[in-house]
Amino acid sequence: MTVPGNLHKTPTEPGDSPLTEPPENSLPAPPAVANHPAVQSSAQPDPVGCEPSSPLIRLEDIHFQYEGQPPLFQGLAFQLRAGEKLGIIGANGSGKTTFLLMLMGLVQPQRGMIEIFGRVRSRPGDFDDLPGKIGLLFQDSDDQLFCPTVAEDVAFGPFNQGKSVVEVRQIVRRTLAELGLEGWENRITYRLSGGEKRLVALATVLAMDPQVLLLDEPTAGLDPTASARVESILASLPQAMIIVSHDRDFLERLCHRILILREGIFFPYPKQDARS
Ligand SMILES: Nc1ncnc2c1ncn2[C@@H]1O[C@H](COP(=O)(O)OP(=O)(O)OP(=O)(O)O)[C@@H](O)[C@H]1O
Repeated sequence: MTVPGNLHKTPTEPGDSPLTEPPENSLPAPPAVANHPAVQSSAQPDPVGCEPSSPLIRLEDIHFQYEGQPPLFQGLAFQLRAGEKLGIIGANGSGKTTFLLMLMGLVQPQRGMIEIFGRVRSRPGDFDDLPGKIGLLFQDSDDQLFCPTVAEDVAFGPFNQGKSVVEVRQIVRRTLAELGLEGWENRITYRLSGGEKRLVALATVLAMDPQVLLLDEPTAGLDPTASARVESILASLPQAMIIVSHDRDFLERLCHRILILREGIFFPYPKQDARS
């Protein structure tokens, strides 16, 4: 799908940034905050701010259609609880990506209620505090990666959360190592293969340690080894997450609950039926 706004950045030439040749014990100062929904946050993550028993995310009676297009969501309702791993499946074009973008405030419903962390969000500005607290892995890695090197891309979010250079350096190393990308700091982002970009894009999200993860096809394009590694990392994370995928086996293993998006609303998808 087309992501609203110009999220595609022209990479600067490698070597423009000191991160491509990092000094032994430091990272460079953070780049200016970009207008990028996955990273634009200057605040430390705050407490979730709602009762533990309350849903982290709640949507009611959502109606949405793109201009000139038929209705996409028609009375959609949804809840995500703390610690819940929730899978979403659905046919191509059923609105899965649009749903995730709506949770980030990147598309606005024409009607309905969106409550996130106990607060109703009804205007675009109401979502400004979410990046950093909610980490979105875009369906297209090129929407996520815009720095010359891997280290800069992974460092960007933590820097904008106010982390120190030393902390960021540790986060970058640790996150890359978790994903099997040790020593990738100086790799040139735009020269990576599709699967490699997928892993680095995931690293940029995990590095922010968000309270909720929204993952749009996290294993798309990954080989079995990388896919298994991503699955095991996600399984080990305590955060609530919404995972969109066409890989039902993957969702069945990982998720507490699976929903199918069909004709504009969610239906429960019994795990035992997921193979049919
Ligand atoms: N910016 C846009 N303007 C108009 N129509 C759009 C826009 N973005 C998406 N669409 C349309 O909205 C519908 C839902 O798209 P979306 O990407 O949310 O589906 P999806 O379920 O994620 O699909 P897939 O499984 O193929 O990734 C599609 O018909 C798509 O063509």
